[in-house]
Amino acid sequence: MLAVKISDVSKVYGEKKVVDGVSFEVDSGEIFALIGPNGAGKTTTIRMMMDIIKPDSGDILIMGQHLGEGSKNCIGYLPEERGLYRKLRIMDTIVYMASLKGAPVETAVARAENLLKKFGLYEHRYKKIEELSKGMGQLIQFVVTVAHDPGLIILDEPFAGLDPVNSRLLKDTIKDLRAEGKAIILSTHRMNEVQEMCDRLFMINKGQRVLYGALNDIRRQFRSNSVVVESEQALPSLSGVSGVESKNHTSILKLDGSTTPQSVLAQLVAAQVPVERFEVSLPSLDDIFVQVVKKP
Ligand SMILES: Nc1ncnc2c1ncn2[C@@H]1O[C@H](COP(=O)(O)OP(=O)(O)OP(=O)(O)O)[C@@H](O)[C@H]1O
Repeated sequence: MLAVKISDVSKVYGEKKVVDGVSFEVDSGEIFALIGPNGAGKTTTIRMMMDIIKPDSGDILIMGQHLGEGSKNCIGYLPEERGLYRKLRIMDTIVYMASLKGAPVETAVARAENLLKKFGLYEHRYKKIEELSKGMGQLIQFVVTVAHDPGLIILDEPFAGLDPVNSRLLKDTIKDLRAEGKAIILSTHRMNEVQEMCDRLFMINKGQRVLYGALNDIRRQFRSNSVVVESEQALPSLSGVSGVESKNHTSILKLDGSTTPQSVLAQLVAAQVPVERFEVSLPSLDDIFVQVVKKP
């Protein structure tokens, strides 16, 4: 099912079109990254999906519905600016927030208890939020975000401030939610996390779309003609290779325009070089991000 369908959406502040004719779709059962440099229009786009601000033009459908109370209840939103009532107890907060979203108390409690156990926070469930550390508070806010069982989950920098163990726990939980069929939108500046977790992405720059599609297709689209070779033995001179960068038994070979990775591999085999790794190298999303943003 299409969880989000955004068609030609624009938003103007003063003279500036901060979101400019943006269209994208997010499917149930996928992790979708919404990325872009500071001030690109990500938060504005999310706020329009949440019906917090109205677009000046264009159309937004959430779970097939136009924006309204119904669509809002289908969404779990973890904003970048966190904030829970510090004096309230954890379980009371979870139940109260889920009831605002129209969820049955038993469903919310059952889901929340499961997650609290996963995060090792179950024993703290009757504590006040103010008694928790910042990272623990953040995990609680994630539980609050998903306790009402939303079909669409929007997470803005969910890993900021988490230690590596909790980060891993949260990543696994997000992947479990994908397996349950939830649509997940992840907005983050950490490209390694996007690369690790996301199926597809949308990159916005100056309010406009600059990248949209499957992560692997985008990486292939930006691939330079080079291969990575790992070998204990020094590499012989190879025809069709215009440059070699070597470090710790690993070499990046830049190939001439017409040379294929297969022809390089064939030469290595013919020369009986013991190859431990041979890989057509793909650029990291971090490199692609910088390249796209720098483009004049
Ligand atoms: N309420 C507002 N009034 C006027 N301009 C705004 C308002 N909110 C956002 N903007 C402008 O809209 C542009 C996009 O902002 P937005 O917060 O959507 O960017 P972002 O991609 O989320 O950035 P960041 O990665 O820094 O969070 C920026 O130029 C910002 O100054």
